[in-house]
Amino acid sequence: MSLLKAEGLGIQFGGLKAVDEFNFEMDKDQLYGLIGPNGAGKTTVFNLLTGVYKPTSGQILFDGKSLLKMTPTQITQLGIARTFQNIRLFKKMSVIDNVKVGLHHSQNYSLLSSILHLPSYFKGEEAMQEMAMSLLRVFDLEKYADVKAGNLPYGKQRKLEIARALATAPKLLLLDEPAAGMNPIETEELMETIKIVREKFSIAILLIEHDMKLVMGICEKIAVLNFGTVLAFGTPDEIKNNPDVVAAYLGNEE
Ligand SMILES: Nc1ncnc2c1ncn2[C@@H]1O[C@H](COP(=O)(O)OP(=O)(O)OP(=O)(O)O)[C@@H](O)[C@H]1O
Repeated sequence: MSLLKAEGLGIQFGGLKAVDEFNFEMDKDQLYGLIGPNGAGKTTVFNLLTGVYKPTSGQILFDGKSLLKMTPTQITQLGIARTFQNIRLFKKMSVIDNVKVGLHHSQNYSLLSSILHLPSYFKGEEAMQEMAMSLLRVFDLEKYADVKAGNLPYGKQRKLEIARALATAPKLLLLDEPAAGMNPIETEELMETIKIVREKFSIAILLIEHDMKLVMGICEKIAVLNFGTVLAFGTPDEIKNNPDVVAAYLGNEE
């Protein structure tokens, strides 16, 4: 059984079919990319998968369960976490408190504890503090624990968003343009971080990204979206050499 399966998924805004007959499947532990020209429908797919939008057609199964009637909170609790294209941290709260907000939404402390190798004698607030610090350590952010999130440099805010998403102990992590606004060095670092996260947490990751070097460098398979529908699906090499994909991008002057 696939971890995630979208069948004939569609949503319409007025006359615009933002996502149309979207079919997609991924298994546990896979790292896939979702790319496509501006306005192709990528973020809308994330909004459908996380219950922010309700589809006008189709089905979404996660771990065999339909997500259609679930609220975004229920979907998070079932195991899908995300980050946003425009960073959405609690900017006036400290870095560590941002992670704790994620932990409060987690139904799976024991799983997270064992992933982070925390001793079982930590309880309550102490356990929460240790878990949050361990997550910050994964992203090299522990020294910023007490800094206001809004005062972190941009690249580190992006990392903090991923740390907060991981605090919910997801099975699937959706990253919406994590490298947006990063310089090449930060992007390189982010690539390494994503690889570490995937191995350490054994989760599936679906990544929307315009930075082709990042997508091609880390994704096993890539789905290309154009006008809301999957134009191509394959390995980075297959996608690079697909004439339809090249035409879709050139048509949009990207
Ligand atoms: N809530 C909404 N109401 C009306 N139209 C919407 C809404 N959300 C998205 N759209 C439209 O749906 C289309 C797909 O948008 P979406 O943001 O999913 O594209 P995208 O592939 O993520 O683009 P980008 O790479 O620029 O972020 C666009 O034409 C967009 O204007």
